Amino acid sequence: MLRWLTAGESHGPELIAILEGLPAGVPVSLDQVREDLARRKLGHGRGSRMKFEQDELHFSGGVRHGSTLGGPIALRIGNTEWPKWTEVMSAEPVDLTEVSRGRGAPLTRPRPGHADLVGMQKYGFDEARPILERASARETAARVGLGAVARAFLGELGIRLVSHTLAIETIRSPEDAALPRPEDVDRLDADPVRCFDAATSAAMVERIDRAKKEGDTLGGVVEVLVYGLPPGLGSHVHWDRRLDAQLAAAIMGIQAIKGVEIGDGFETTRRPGSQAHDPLHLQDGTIVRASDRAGGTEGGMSTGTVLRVRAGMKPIATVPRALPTVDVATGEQAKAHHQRSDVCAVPASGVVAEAMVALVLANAVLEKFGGDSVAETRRNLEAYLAAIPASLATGTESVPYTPSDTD
Ligand SMILES: Cc1cc2nc3c(=O)[nH]c(=O)nc-3n(C[C@H](O)[C@H](O)[C@H](O)COP(=O)(O)O)c2cc1C
Ligand SMILES: C=C(O[C@@H]1CC(C(=O)O)=C[C@@H](OP(=O)(O)O)[C@H]1O)C(=O)O
Repeated sequence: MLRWLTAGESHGPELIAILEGLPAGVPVSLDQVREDLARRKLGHGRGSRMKFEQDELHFSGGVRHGSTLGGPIALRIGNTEWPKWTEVMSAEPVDLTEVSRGRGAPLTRPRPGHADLVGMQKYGFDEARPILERASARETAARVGLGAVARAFLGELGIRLVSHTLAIETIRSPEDAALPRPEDVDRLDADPVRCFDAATSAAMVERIDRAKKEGDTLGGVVEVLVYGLPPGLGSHVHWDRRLDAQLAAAIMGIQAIKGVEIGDGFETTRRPGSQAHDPLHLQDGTIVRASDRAGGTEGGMSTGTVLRVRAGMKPIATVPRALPTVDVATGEQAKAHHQRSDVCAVPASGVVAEAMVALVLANAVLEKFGGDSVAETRRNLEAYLAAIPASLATGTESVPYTPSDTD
């Protein structure tokens, strides 16, 4: 079983992330992880913090000479902005009158839509700083770091991921647009909103610029695609062993994600059964699916075709044209606190979703195939695939079906 944990605050000295249970022999480099951390900062609409803050990356354990050792992998992501926050975020007690000016001023005007108010109620604080520090999506840098390692493991087994932006607010890629493949990652990363359709991308950029001008924020939808999965990850036998359930939980665990779809998701509910599923037919003696509506899972198990998971992100809660709130220090009506924020972080959330999907899939692979070394996992995977009888073997890509007169 793969386990992972993160720690650290948004304006603290560093984030710490641990991944336990990954086999030995996975090639991992700092550059690979750095690349994914840089991709997480991408996207038109990100705030100023993404430009001046740098991630300082170190492996503190589990990796030697560019390869995993089989022990817990520990990542440290230092925050170059820390010197500005040493007093406000000091682990040692400090003179409160000294810090309660400027950056350290008590945040008593909670932002609707953020964790501020309910966090203060639950944890017993009279201002929002101790809550927002951990609620902040800065923490997703740690998850993306671990996701890069999980992705390296999956890559050794021929499993490859790619994510892209499907929608920003109401601006949406055409439904019949081609799906990106893993080799399209550089093209996607070069796009200002990580959208695969150039005309939609331009409209998205325009919409974000307008929102910024109007002091508003935007949400949207991202999609993660996974190529090369074997059939049979996850299980139908128990709710928490279903792969779709595990993916949904992991994606919903990302800050501001409010909806998850597998395959055509809610659209499927608007179709009759005759047009909602992926019919099976034979192609050169192998069973293939005629379409990809299900998005690569049936019965809570991967089908061996492309996995397609979508995440819907709400608009950023720190709206520059601040929302009405109550100042909990004075009991008076007020405007929510706002210093700076992202206008739109949808492109970045695609990279985070990719990391979460990679972690869930790495766990599912290890659950099914085990292995203390990646070579052992690969042997077990290959033996499993070889043991599937020819009469049950399925193709990895869908092939449209043309019914004949005898159907
Ligand atoms: C990549 C990313 C960047 C985010 N940036 C901001 C931001 O700049 N300002 C903000 O208020 N919320 C931002 N959020 C969303 C908040 O973290 C989130 O709304 C908050 O933690 C409350 O959780 P909830 O939205 O799931 O209820 C971001 C989320 C992600 C995934
Ligand atoms: C720091 C990151 O995102 C932050 C996530 C975030 C939030 O409330 O979630 C609020 C913003 O931070 P601040 O309030 O300090 O401007 C974002 O910049 C990051 O993604 O690395």
